[in-house]
Amino acid sequence: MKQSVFIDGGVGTTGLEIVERLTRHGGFEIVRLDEARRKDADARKEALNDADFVILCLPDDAAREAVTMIDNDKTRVIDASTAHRVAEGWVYGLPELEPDQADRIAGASRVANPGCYPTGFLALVRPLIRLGLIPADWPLSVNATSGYSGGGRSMIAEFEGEGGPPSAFRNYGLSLAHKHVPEMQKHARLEHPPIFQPAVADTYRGMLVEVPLALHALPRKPSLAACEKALTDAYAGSALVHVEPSEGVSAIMIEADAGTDRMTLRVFGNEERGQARLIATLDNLGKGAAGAAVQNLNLMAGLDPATGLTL
Ligand SMILES: NC(=O)C1=CN([C@@H]2O[C@H](COP(=O)(O)OP(=O)(O)OC[C@H]3O[C@@H](n4cnc5c(N)ncnc54)[C@H](OP(=O)(O)O)[C@@H]3O)[C@@H](O)[C@H]2O)C=CC1
Ligand SMILES: CC(=O)N[C@@H](CCC(=O)OP(=O)(O)O)C(=O)O
Repeated sequence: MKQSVFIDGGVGTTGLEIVERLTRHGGFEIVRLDEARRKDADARKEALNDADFVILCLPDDAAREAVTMIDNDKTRVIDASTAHRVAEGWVYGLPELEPDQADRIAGASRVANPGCYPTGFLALVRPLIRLGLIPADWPLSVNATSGYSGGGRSMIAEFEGEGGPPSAFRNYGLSLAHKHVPEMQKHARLEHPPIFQPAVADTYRGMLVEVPLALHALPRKPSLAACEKALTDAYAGSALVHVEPSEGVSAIMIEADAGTDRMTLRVFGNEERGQARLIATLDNLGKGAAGAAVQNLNLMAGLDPATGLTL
């Protein structure tokens, strides 16, 4: 008999993307509540406790509430929201983060799916911090642009509404208090929060995440090749994260990995000037959300992590 997966918030932007991947996957029984019952507390409580796995695709408060409704030891949870990403007792669902992270996810009963921006940021910097090429007290910054589906149904309505898109490109997070900063700092193991400069573009899906680095100022003055090698070695066995050469590439498009569940990392820069631009591309709804949730579900169920995903 197939194991069951209840998708709470299954008609939202992320929920629908997960259903699409799991339908292609075919290995699980997908449980969703119909329109009349999808916000009914009793119906949700029953579904949350009946399922082998639950994927929460809800706003943060509703995700916290859903976890409190689970009163058995069997149901295993993947939370796609921000609610538990730095919480005690939860395993951070970025399997590529550390050499043992995939095993930790595989054995966990509570997994917090990472934010889309932190997925790119952490993949770019964590190997360099682990090797000591970037010190833990380094003042990092991260510039990133998302497709507008990153803002869920309300932002999709804003960009696709009658008046047309509000802007081709706009920045936000200007008070430097974006909800993704705590997980970036904690899981990169940085002493200070990075300066996070997000933006949203008039394209449905896709994401560019960029970390500028003054190599000449770093204590070990790593070369561009040393940075690229650190990333290549870190993701050598990964099905979803790839390091591509930068030679001959003069621009990176936000759409580069849109429509897939993969993430591509590149190291650009100017050796003479001792400056680097580390760049990740992903789909905010793919490796940034639904693809990551299905990857974690596969790991927890003991399956090949890429089953049902588009690479
Ligand atoms: N979009 C993205 O790229 C990413 C999103 N996430 C996270 O995933 C989660 C879902 O986001 P997203 O799919 O974009 O959001 P959406 O707004 O598109 O979907 C959220 C869904 O949850 C439903 N919902 C809200 N409250 C309740 C409740 N109490 N009980 C049951 N259902 C409820 C909503 O219904 P209704 O609309 O009727 O209120 C809606 O269908 C969020 O926490 C988000 O931060 C994570 C990574 C990336
Ligand atoms: C474009 C846009 O608005 N993006 C959202 C992040 C989407 C996302 O990743 O949400 P989670 O925190 O659940 O991961 C934002 O910046 O708040």
